[in-house]
Amino acid sequence: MKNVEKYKKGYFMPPQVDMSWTSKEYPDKAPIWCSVDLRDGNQALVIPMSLEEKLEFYKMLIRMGFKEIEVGFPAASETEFEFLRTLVERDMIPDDVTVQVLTQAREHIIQKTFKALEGVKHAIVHLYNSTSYAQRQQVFRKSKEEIKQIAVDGAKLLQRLTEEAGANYRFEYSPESFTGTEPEFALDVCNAVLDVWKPTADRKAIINLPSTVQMSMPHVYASQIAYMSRNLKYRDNVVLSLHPHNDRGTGVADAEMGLLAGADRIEGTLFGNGERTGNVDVITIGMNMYAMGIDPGIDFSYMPEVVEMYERVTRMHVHERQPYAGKLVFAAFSGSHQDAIAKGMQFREDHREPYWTVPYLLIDPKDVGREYEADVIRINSQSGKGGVGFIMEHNYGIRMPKKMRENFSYFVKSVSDHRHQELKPDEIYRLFTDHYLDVTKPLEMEDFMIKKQHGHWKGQILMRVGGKDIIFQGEGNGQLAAVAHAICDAYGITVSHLEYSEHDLDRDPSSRGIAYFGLTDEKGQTTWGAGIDTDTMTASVRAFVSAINRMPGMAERITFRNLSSSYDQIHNFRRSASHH
Ligand SMILES: CC(=O)SCCNC(=O)CCNC(=O)[C@H](O)C(C)(C)COP(=O)(O)OP(=O)(O)OC[C@H]1O[C@@H](n2cnc3c(N)ncnc32)[C@H](O)[C@@H]1OP(=O)(O)O
Ligand SMILES: CC(C)C(=O)C(=O)O
Repeated sequence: MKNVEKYKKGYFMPPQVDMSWTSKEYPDKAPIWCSVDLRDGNQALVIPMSLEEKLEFYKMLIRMGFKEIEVGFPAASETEFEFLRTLVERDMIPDDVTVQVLTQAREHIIQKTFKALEGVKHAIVHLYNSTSYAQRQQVFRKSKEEIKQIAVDGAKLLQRLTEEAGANYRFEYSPESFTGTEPEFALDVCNAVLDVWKPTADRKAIINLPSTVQMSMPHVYASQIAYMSRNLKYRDNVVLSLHPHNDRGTGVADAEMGLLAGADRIEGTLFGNGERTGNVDVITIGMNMYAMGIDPGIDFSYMPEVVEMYERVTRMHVHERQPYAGKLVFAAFSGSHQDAIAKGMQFREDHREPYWTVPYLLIDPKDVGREYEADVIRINSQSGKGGVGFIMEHNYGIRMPKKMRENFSYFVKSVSDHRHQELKPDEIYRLFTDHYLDVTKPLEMEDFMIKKQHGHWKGQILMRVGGKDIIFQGEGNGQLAAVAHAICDAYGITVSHLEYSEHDLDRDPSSRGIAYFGLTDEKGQTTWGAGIDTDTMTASVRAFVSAINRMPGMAERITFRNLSSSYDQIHNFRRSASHH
């Protein structure tokens, strides 16, 4: 990158660097949350939300459990002003919810903000002015003292108008562009504002330290927070708030480290919507806590609904990889991951594990309203038998023998590879039914009879082969062996190894069973087949016939042998079978 010399660090280390907070592993409780979706999020949208859209978003925030909500910048536009008035007129602010409004430190803007607040019981009036070196130099062209005076004058006006309104509003001050401000100066301005407000234990003030533009690594921001936390006046009566943005992509890390360094409150948005690269995503911070066993105090359990509402009213898109919320964040396509997840789920069930320890999944997808079947194991050409087996078992109750699962999964993979597509569960099931289940070509079984004679089993099967009815007969020391011999002897098939299993299809209300056969021929090649029926023996014979039909070279064997049965034989079989 040839222009690198254009850049230097734009942030300031605090005069005393305190990193003692790094010894803490995690905050032991959730912070106070404040959603700024309807203000910072909204001001960053290509088309800001309409009144109705903001109302819908607001209702969702209330439902999720946010108790502090920045509802807008009432002096900014008619819609912003009207929004707050609508909340008041429709009595939409629950008693335990505090609405927050943002205002510049300019008299007419503050006056208009207070007009919008008339009739609000619990409000936070949020005052800001930029304190950064760059903005003092280039935007305001004012000295530090003059900048401090803007904040102090604004703070006094808030105090006066609140008293005049007979209200009990709480106050918040943000030294905007804090991360580009010398920490000593930010401290000086904040303390001057606090001297105006003189916060008490029952009317605390909020000092909000925004990384308006993220400029440093997270530990530097956290050191700035630690410095402010230690040196702010009235600290016990100050709620120390963070408002991270995400320019460097580390908004969540800023917030988490800032909490370790002494902060009490987080301002952020759902999915990190906000100016430029966004505000910090409160869902990620909250769910990170949840995944460590700390209740975030916000309900994220119906995430798909939240995503749907958010995408509709903001016209933004939640990225597929968005932590905890994206469509693909629980999906495992690759074989080894699927195998471990399927085994982990089984282990969990078998051992009644109290804690969530399933490999590859930080949290249980069900906790955020996602489904294992649809969201976790997804099948494409990278998948393996664990994943295919999981889909077949969880969606259709089909528990193939291990080797058959392997055989089927290679088939499924190759279909996905050739089509260059993901295969959904119903397509996988169709591949199974079309290729492995009750295969009727070239041999189609019409009926069979098995009898025990002199301690030996005798089997007869009526087959339709190339338009002809043929009866096969065989003997064996078991019922299935008799059937197997009947077919194998007829066509000279040698089976060197035979694998069989069956189980009830427990998801099937008509209580059918499924049987599986694996037949290994003289060359060592194994072919699998399956059969379903309410009668176990019928299911097994069907499975056997399916496997036989799938053996390589069956069509040639049939042409070569060209067997037949007489009309009388067929007639007699049918008559006996109907009495059977
Ligand atoms: C980091 C943040 O997200 S801060 C919030 C930013 N959000 C918004 O700005 C959205 C809503 N804003 C608006 O709709 C408009 O800016 C309004 C209605 C509030 C004000 O509009 P305007 O009066 O046209 O002016 P504008 O916002 O451009 O302000 C520029 C003037 O205000 C001054 N100013 C800007 N911010 C502040 C502040 N926080 N406190 C005091 N003065 C300020 C500037 O120095 C400039 O002064 P100048 O006129 O002497 O040059
Ligand atoms: C008004 C302040 C808190 C802000 O939005 C920011 O600095 O990003």
